[in-house]
Amino acid sequence: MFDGLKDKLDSFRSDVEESADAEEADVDAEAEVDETEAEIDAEPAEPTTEDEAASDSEQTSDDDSEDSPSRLQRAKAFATGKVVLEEEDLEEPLWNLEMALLESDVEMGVAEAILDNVRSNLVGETKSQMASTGNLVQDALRDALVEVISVGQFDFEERIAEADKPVTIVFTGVNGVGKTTTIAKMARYLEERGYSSVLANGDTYRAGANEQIREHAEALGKRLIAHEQGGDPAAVIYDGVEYAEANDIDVVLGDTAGRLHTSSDLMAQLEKIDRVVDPDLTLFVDEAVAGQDAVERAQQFDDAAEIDGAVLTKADADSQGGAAISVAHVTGKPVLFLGTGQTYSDLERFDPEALVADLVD
Ligand SMILES: Nc1nc2c(ncn2[C@@H]2O[C@H](COP(=O)(O)OP(=O)(O)OP(=O)(O)O)[C@@H](O)[C@H]2O)c(=O)[nH]1
Repeated sequence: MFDGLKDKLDSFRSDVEESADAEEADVDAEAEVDETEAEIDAEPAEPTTEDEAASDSEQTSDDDSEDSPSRLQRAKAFATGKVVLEEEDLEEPLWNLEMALLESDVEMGVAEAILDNVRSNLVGETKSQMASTGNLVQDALRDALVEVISVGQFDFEERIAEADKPVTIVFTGVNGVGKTTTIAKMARYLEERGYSSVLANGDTYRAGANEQIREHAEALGKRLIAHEQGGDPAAVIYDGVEYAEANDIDVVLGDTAGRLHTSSDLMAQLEKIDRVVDPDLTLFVDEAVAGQDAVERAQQFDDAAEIDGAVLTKADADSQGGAAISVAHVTGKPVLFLGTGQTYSDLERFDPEALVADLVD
């Protein structure tokens, strides 16, 4: 998972290391020159009045160009065995990092936010000559990524535990991204945590949708509420809620039709579900492998029927990680789960810190 991105982040670390090593060598060389100059200055010689005037003016111009605050800061740091990372040392590595993030399908604004974070975490950072630049870069990258990825995170299990039962969760998103499979996985996930669930097929549009979800329901031993094709999706999910209330079921998992998000019909349906059922949670499902398309759709679905979070499927087949990195920052809503395979147990809680540790450590 996200191996391509991991490699690219690794390259950034070695880029900065190289750049910092070159800088260290420069500072070393400058220090030697300074020492030599000091020795020459110390040699006794009676200057003429003209020489004094000339050397005074040289001194002044040296002060202007060389003793700028950053130069002084670096010289001071060097004297204490430290080196300061400067913006110019990072310019090229940061440019490479930006390209790497964009190639990994990270959304442009998100890539910029990551760069800004990394830059402000690293510039002016003093590193002991003994400490590795790689560790500094690792820390800076880790903080920058976590800040971007963990936007809006909340404790999903706590939310389920605290909500009045039955809890209604509606799943939105386009066709074929793994929405129905995700609902089945969620039924299993909840069961493992002690919650019973009923499935409600609000996808009354697509022929074969009932059969598809019924197979999952039977395999999992769950009740399915379904109407005829062409029926009212809000009515199906409403029936699901009534069934849950009557049978003491904890969670209603409602599927919806996944026609194109541009269809005003679909949006009207989602609005009606919102009005009639008032779901506790609306989760947007898309494929991690869809990269920026998934990010764009998340935004569009959120605009049409506000989502509370996202599930990214097929993360097991995604080496780029662009959607996983970008969705939360762009929509302000957290990625809550990753689909990591085709079996019912392949649903993992999205854990920003663990994911980032996996990427940069
Ligand atoms: N590798 C992998 N495959 C997945 C994952 N989630 C779903 N799939 C597969 O993706 C395909 C589509 O999944 P569905 O659940 O049928 O997709 P859907 O969004 O419900 O599609 P519609 O029912 O047409 O809306 C199936 O073959 C699933 O097994 C995942 O996390 N990893």
